Amino acid sequence: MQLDDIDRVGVVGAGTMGNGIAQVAATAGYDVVMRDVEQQFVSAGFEDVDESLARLVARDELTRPEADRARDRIDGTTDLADLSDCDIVVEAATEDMDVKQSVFEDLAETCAPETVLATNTSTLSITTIASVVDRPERVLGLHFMNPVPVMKGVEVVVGEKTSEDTLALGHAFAEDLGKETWEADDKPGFVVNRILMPWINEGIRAYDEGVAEMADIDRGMTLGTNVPMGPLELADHIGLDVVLDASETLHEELGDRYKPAYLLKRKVAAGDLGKKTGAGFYEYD
Ligand SMILES: NC(=O)c1ccc[n+]([C@@H]2O[C@H](COP(=O)([O-])OP(=O)(O)OC[C@H]3O[C@@H](n4cnc5c(N)ncnc54)[C@H](O)[C@@H]3O)[C@@H](O)[C@H]2O)c1
Repeated sequence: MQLDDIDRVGVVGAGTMGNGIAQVAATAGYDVVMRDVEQQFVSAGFEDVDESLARLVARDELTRPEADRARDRIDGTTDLADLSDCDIVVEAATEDMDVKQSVFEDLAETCAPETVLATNTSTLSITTIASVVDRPERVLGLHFMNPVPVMKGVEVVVGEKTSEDTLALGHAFAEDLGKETWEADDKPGFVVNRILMPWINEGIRAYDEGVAEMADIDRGMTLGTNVPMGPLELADHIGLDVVLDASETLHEELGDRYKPAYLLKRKVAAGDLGKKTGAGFYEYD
């Protein structure tokens, strides 16, 4: 399959990442079907898309008619069968191997044999996800960054059986969405999260051990290393449950240097998941 053969894009999961991927694909001119397990999640995904498109219009990065056309290109559904005629599907469901494998089994049954199946996983093995389908050569990682409409990078992850054609298509598709790509082997956390997760966990530990106030840890890292967000603010932005899932996978695969911070686990247990729940390390309106 070539880039020109892609007309219809499926997105599985309408959460933080899924609705962002649906938005950028629709803005690039693709017809998009965005699927979640319940209508309330699909509706919440559309609300995020509407807000994000409105911000782009306010910043003169899109015209109102362009934003409206993009919005009209996205269909929402709870029925996986509606993804049957998609040429590429990007899975952005919960970071859990059982969930991902079950989604991929369903996709392999539902979609045509030539459909490319991508996962947006942060840390899980592409090869293990692909092991449940009849076309592992057509499976790859397309790891978008958060927030998808703003962040330029997409990490293209190569599974054990990913074919050269699938990889080339993955790069071309991401570039067509206005992104820049790099390639990583299928090893835990790939490039970005292998390095980012211990950085975030160390920030949380430093706070918990009284090295500095929360805001000073974030200020220290933004002013001291020129990153746009410090570790605690970034953790809230990503979602503390997502950070914990990713950290646990890395810990299991790579050993003790990836152990999640105790305070991270306590916050997740309390339901304080960051921006999306109104409180994490900081509080949000
Ligand atoms: N949040 C980030 O900063 C970030 C960045 C890069 C990659 N990721 C990865 O993207 C994926 C999604 O993360 P997120 O932050 O969007 O999570 P999220 O919790 O915001 O959204 C996940 C969505 O998937 C839905 N879902 C669960 N099972 C499903 C199924 N079987 N079919 C369809 N939808 C299903 C949930 O209802 C939820 O709406 C994860 O693999 C995560 O690791 C996240």
